[in-house]
Amino acid sequence: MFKVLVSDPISDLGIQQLVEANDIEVDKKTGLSEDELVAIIGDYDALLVRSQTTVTARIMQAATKLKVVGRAGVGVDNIDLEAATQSGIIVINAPDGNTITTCEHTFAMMMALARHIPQAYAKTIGGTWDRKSFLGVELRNKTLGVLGMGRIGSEVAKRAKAFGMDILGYDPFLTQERAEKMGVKLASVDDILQHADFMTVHTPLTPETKHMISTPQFAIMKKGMRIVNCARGGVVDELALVEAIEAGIVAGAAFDVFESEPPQADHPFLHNPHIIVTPHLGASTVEAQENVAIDVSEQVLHILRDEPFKNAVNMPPVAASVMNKLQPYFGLGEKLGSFAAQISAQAIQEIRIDYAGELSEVDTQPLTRYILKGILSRHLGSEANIVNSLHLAKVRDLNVIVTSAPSTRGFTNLITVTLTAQDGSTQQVAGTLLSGYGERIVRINDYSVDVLPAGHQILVSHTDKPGIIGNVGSLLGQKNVNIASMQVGRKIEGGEAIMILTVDKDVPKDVLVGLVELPNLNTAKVVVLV
Ligand SMILES: NC(=O)C1=CN([C@@H]2O[C@H](COP(=O)(O)OP(=O)(O)OC[C@H]3O[C@@H](n4cnc5c(N)ncnc54)[C@H](O)[C@@H]3O)[C@@H](O)[C@H]2O)C=CC1
Ligand SMILES: O=C(O)C(=O)COP(=O)(O)O
Repeated sequence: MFKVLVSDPISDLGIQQLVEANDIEVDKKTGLSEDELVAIIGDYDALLVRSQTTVTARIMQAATKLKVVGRAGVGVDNIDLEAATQSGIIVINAPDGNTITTCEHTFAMMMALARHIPQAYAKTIGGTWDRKSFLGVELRNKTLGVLGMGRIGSEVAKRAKAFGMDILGYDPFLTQERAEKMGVKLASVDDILQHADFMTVHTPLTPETKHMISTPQFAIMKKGMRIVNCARGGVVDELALVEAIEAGIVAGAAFDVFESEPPQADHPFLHNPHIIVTPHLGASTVEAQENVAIDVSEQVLHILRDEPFKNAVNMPPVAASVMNKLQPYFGLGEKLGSFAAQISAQAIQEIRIDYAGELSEVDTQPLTRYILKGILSRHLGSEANIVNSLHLAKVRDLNVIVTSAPSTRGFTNLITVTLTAQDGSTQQVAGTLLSGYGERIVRINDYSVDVLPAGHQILVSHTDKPGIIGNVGSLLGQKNVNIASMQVGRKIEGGEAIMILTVDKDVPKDVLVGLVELPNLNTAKVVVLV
């Protein structure tokens, strides 16, 4: 049974699939402090949040069972991604579900700003019929500058065209071609500052975007500009904005987000007649809340059930077509890594992974994560997973080399894992996925083999002499260890050889000791592949 904690108000309809799942138990506890979360998070396999819960490194460290933090929305700036990656916790978001809703809120804010709706409303319900103080402006024929032309920014631009606005767009990823297709003029930030009548920001808050609109930008800004921020507090410098309004540079501003939320009672925005505000309502519609909760619940279910998932924030995105090709290799890759690590007696210094055949045609990074997980879990156990395996290898100064080549010594696909120890010794295991037959280990060091990578195995190195197979068989028989299959590989008659036995159960230590005491037997190692 998996336990899921929902710590922010998330749509009931959206999380219905979690509530109804037989293997899931959902607890809803909103408004918890960091200490309260630290105290209970150890019980949970998944945490679902919006923007109120700050998921700190302390919470991640206490979250010994946590596999996933699901953000029912876009922005993950309330989640310590670095700490999540270090703890091997997958962070996913629901990037598409609230795009239109937030775009519409941006428009609501822009129109309310142009027509002073909140101020006029307050005065009217206060009993004053004031038709003189609220002379507005039209959007038609005005220039709108859009900073950040991602999902929301693009939708805003589309709708602004219907209002007869000219649109200047800036985004580091916006190409001339895409801008033209959307009917947007590709612009620099300075172009927007100097020419726009309205400006709306739709970027995430990053070190680069923090205060990207501040005193120097206000200094060159077109006089009378109106600014909307439904993205993240801090993209526009709040104090500099208030100064720019006082200096007559900015005519008005509409903000849904704040540098610190909720803002203090004496926050200057709350007492300025030219600034209108909403309490981070951009994503708050019935439709968006259902969409994001459905999306995130679906992915959380996949992750808990060990099924393929999407929208991981702390892992690079992988195209579905690539994922479909790689998926069948994940189990094999992890087992090859695990096998190689289990036969390595020394501390590993270098990991080399060679992909060949059809695997050379795809981006294999996700598969590399599985192989590294297999290698690292020998010593780190369940601490290593596909989220943190690259990170764990890096912090342990392991040199990871990955190569790709089309040729495969006759296989359609081949994965070769080579571990080099500090003393320069190497252990190599190669495997393939045989169409119709499944996973096979086809090489162990210099020996060609054909072994199913599963269960309990004993890898023996010996000198190729008559009687050795009988001796090994007798000893295992005496110790009640049943042999399911056995293979022998040698390079030349009478030379070095290996034997790989699949047995039905755990191999007791004294069996290994007994094996290496047999004549002509050099080493015996146990490998367990689950
Ligand atoms: N007020 C609210 O309730 C909501 C706020 N948001 C916020 O809105 C923002 C945008 O969301 P989406 O459009 O879904 O994200 P997105 O990822 O689709 O778009 C963000 C765009 O910003 C661009 N960008 C990054 N750095 C930039 C820079 N220095 N200058 C210009 N552009 C830059 C990116 O290239 C990207 O295209 C996010 O911060 C998100 O958290 C989203 C939903 C609801
Ligand atoms: O999705 C986002 O980035 C948002 O800012 C929405 O936040 P919320 O889920 O409404 O707390």
